[in-house]
Amino acid sequence: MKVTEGRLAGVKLIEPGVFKDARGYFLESYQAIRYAKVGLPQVFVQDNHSLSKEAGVIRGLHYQLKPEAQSKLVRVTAGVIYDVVVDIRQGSPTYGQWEGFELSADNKRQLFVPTGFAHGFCTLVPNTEVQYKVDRLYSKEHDRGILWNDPAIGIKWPTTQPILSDKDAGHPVLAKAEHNFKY
Ligand SMILES: Cc1cn([C@H]2C[C@H](O)[C@@H](COP(=O)(O)OP(=O)(O)O[C@H]3O[C@H](C)C(=O)[C@H](O)[C@H]3O)O2)c(=O)[nH]c1=O
Repeated sequence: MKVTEGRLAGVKLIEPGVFKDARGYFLESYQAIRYAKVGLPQVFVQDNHSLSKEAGVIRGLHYQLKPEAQSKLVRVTAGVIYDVVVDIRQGSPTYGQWEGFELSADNKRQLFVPTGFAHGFCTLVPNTEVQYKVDRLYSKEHDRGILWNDPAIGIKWPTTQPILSDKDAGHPVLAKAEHNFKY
């Protein structure tokens, strides 16, 4: 397993070991002891799975307020995404900064998104499936969003005309977003 630290403190890109043979491959997509040793001691309590039928779907930018703030372990099991995190930890030296990673079923990369980050992705091919573990249960009441194209963040998405949910089209910009992450 290879772990690369993100530019934004706490974000990790994980490349699991892959066992290939004539049949195909096998990998352990999560293993509590191994992942704790590389800085993921979280007890994940929920697995999520989304399918996006078209390329150019953007889901995000989402996070949950404390005390239901989630850390996430994201991977792609079909297709390709451009996966983005935004530092929203008040007082962080990289507050409001973003970082993007290409995750795909082929590269088998996983992204660890700590609490204190908004998360979103853009699909790059049709029928992309994203699966991710979270360490706090979904809480609609604590679910918050930031506008995907907030000019103050300036994310360079692969598309300027994404397919969005009505919810994602109406999020506030970071300056107005309600969050309470004390860095
Ligand atoms: C997140 C979530 C949603 N839902 C229900 C609520 C809605 O009725 C429906 C679709 O939810 P939403 O439009 O928020 O789904 P996404 O846009 O894929 O949201 C996700 O997108 C970005 C990439 C994230 O990082 C978040 O984990 C998550 O918010 O599923 C649940 O029942 N449980 C859940 O954990």
